Amino acid sequence: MTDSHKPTDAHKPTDAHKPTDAHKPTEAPELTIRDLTVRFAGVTALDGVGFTVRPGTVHALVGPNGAGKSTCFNVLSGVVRASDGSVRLGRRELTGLPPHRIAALGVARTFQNLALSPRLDVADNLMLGRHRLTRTGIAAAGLRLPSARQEEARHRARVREIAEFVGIADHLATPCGLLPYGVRKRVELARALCLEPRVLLLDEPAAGMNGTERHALTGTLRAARTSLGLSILLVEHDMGLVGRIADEVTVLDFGRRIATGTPAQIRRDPAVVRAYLGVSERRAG
Ligand SMILES: Nc1ncnc2c1ncn2[C@@H]1O[C@H](COP(=O)(O)OP(=O)(O)OP(=O)(O)O)[C@@H](O)[C@H]1O
Repeated sequence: MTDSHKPTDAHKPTDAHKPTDAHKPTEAPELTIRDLTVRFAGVTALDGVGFTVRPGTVHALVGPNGAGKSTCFNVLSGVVRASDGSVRLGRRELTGLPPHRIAALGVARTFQNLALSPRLDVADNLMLGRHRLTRTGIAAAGLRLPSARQEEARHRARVREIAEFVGIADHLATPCGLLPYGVRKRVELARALCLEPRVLLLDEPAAGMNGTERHALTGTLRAARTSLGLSILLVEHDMGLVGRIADEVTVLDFGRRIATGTPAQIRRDPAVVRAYLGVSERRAG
């Protein structure tokens, strides 16, 4: 890691990210998953799964490989259709809505594999994240009308605030493809925040990061919850990080929910211990 990529004090969330009047946090609605079932040809990836992400909390979804975590995320973000069950944001039913409608309701997600445009610089990647908030039409933007210019300037200012919050402001002019993996993961997080979401779905946000980067990420996610008033649902294999940041944890195994509780309760839960032991026994055997 070069010095320019070391998380520095500048990467600590600063006052700059504090919500301005235009971005005051609103209480996130409850995200309620009930009896969710997803069948692919011959495979039941999710089997009657239910849990609730309470407003303003961090909820982790964990489980051995193939447990159904990504499938659950794909249903929540509209990429995969549920065979049965429901997902509600407050009173609003999300199942059956396409991804852009779900995003418009304030549910933003990041992907396990980065989904950034490598040739665009960080600022432009983040501007893409603000697309749904853009009011001026394409024609006005194309003609460079004053209203479009003012709106763009407002969005660019907010992009800078979010970049400072996530600790990537030094990289705004760099094409994403040239950045180290750990920084790109942060850009992806920033892009999701650019949607001004009320619920953030993070798919393995710490994957590929070193210890220092993970530590900095923990601080950023805590600050996102507190100062932006977000609910966060994250899939993460790093149980240390889950223990530090999650208020509640839901554990899946073979498509079923086997436990929900605080990180301390989950660590002692016999069904969870069995599920993880089963994995290490399968690996050893
Ligand atoms: N598009 C698909 N078609 C068929 N089977 C699928 C599809 N997507 C997932 N599956 C299967 O569904 C099950 C759950 O997979 P999923 O990727 O949701 O698990 P996961 O918990 O996210 O695993 P990992 O930790 O390895 O990412 C697996 O048996 C997987 O092979």
